Amino acid sequence: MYKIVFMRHGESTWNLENRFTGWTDVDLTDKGIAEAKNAGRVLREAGFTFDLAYTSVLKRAIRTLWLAMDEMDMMWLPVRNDWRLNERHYGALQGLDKAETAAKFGDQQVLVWRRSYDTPPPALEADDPRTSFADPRYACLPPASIPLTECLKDTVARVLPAWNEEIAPAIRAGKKILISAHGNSLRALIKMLDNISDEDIVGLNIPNGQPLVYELDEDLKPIRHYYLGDPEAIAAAVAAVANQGKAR
Ligand SMILES: O=C(O)[C@@H](CO)OP(=O)(O)O
Repeated sequence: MYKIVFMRHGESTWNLENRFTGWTDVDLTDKGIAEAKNAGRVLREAGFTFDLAYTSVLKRAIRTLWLAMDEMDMMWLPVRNDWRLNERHYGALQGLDKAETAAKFGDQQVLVWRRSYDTPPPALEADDPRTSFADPRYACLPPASIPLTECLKDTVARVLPAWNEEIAPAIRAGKKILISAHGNSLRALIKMLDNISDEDIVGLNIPNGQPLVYELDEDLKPIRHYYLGDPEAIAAAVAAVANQGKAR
């Protein structure tokens, strides 16, 4: 049996401001820093150790990983930064207030943009200053691979090769892995692992800073999964994420 731990970053400044974030590189709030440290403490207290960590190229996930590693006294852990674990690109919604967008377009439309499998948010124009074409962290990519928007299906299409080419072989080689990523890149991974239908994935929300353990069989099929930490606090955090896209 293998174990892998997934962790969404702690609260970011745009989580706090309730803005669509996507590939915007915002940092953690003080609460997010505390959540990341707490995730490390919970992992340490539950006796988890790791050989390797993966994260995105966005600082909210990177810093969450650093803080958790520090709390576990595992700053030495090798870390692979992979853009394919980035948050789903939120297109022209990036920077907009989620509740204001829901008031303008309706809760249902915002739910479709936030959670549907194959309907992307409106795309950025190619000359929009919010595009990532000039960002040096993506200089290794052909421009066609740099999204202007993404639905979850598009995120699955980039997360899956990262899993198949990098993460799954490392698990099979016996590495104990911690992944610090984002709400929607983790939804993409979990959809694939648990074979969740396109309809049911709409209802899956991932809370900030809560370690999620997956136990996998020899074929890397999930046996069971569970959050570490207080179940009531986790349920409240999941509900809070779901409610972020509703008009006030
Ligand atoms: O804004 C975002 O990029 C994501 C994660 O914070 O939000 P949502 O939960 O609305 O998909």
